[in-house]
Amino acid sequence: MIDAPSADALQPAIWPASATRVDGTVAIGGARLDALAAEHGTPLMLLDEAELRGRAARIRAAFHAVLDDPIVYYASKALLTGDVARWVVQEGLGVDVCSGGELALVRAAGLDLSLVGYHGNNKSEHDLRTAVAAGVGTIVVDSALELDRLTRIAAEAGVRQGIRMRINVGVHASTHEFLATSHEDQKFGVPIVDAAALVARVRADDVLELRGLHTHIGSQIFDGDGFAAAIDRMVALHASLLAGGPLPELNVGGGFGIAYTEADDPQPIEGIAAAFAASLHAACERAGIAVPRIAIEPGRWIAGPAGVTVYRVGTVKRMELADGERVYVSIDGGMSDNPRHVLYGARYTARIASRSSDVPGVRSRVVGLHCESGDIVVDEVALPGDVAPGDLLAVPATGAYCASLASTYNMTPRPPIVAVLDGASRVLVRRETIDDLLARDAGLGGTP
Ligand SMILES: Cc1ncc(COP(=O)(O)O)c(C=O)c1O
Ligand SMILES: N[C@@H](CCCC[NH3+])C(=O)O
Repeated sequence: MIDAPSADALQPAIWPASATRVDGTVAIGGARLDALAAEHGTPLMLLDEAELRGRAARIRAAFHAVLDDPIVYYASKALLTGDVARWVVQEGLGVDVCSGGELALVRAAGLDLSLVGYHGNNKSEHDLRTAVAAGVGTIVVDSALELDRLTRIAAEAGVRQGIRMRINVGVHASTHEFLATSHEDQKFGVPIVDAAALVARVRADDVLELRGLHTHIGSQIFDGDGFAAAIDRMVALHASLLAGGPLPELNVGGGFGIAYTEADDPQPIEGIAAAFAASLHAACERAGIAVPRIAIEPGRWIAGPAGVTVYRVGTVKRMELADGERVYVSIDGGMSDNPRHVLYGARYTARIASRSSDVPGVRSRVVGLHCESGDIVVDEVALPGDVAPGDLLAVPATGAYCASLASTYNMTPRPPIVAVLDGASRVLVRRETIDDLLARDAGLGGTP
């Protein structure tokens, strides 16, 4: 038996602010999860609209309070639907995309493309042409080869294309290996030692407009030292390049961590913004330069805590293991809607959502329906000992990098994304159907 007193509680640091129990049933955004599951089915990805909008506004305000007119891009790889893209823009943010598909979505959503930053270490010729022709505000150049490609494409199109140059600053962010993006031995950006020569190449002709440098050290970062080190190195590089021409902006990426379980204790974003500003001002003073306009690109911090995934429990197995009892709770989703444990060993928590229970917590593992023993959504959580088939189980903090990383493994259709606000629900993305999946298969009469 573990963690008995909290097996039923909704920890405020992990759940959306609106989360509460109504007659024992969890409600999000004023809507009860039993009613939502009856209406929309399970698994169900819920998005608390007020939470997502509130977090977009809060992180923007936090950085605006300590810096002069910073640009805040929402990193849409975390979660992207037409409505989500419009919400963040309505809250005063730009949007960063990192593929032709994400760009197509924000275009279809009718966004002002001057607010869009376009990333990617292998943008295709077609995608670059599309972005230039569509008027994407900034393209983040990731390699020397891409610089040549984009210069040619922009010249042919007669467009003075805004760019940032992504720099690999060589900072080892303190996070999972696959979430760190700026140590020397990885694929993103141009090595810091090559930056001066490439910037000189941009400045040698008038085709591209160099808005500034960019770096992103990684994701789900709690320790501010990595950000401070990156700011130091980027400011030094920025200062050294000012002699050759203007460099109005500096983009320092995203990566701000959120709480997934009680073990996570992120600093309030206002404190992070203040530390950022302090590092920046100190670095600029040392370099003897004016503070450039800063851009940031948070994704997870905005979308993560706004999402809650609701599953139905199908099977429960109680096992006596050498180190005690473990209950395997099988749900009707799994690594196809949330592969983060499989990919990064990510930890989550879960609660019975359809009723409350004062039965003491037992060591439980929430597993999916897929044909993989690693198909774990929640590795370890204390669920009430009476957890049973038919219960609804809710997993919080699934707004970021779950729907966007979802797959159809084992021919499993992907869940819908449903927004909740003021007690009402609205489908943002409908549930995928088996027919959707079969329709692609030419051998079954699908469209080849
Ligand atoms: C270039 C870039 N910007 C921003 C982000 C967003 O990161 P996060 O969701 O951790 O804020 C990422 C993802 O790690 C990224 O690769
Ligand atoms: N997909 C990762 C973070 C994104 C990394 C992108 N640079 C996660 O789920 O944590």
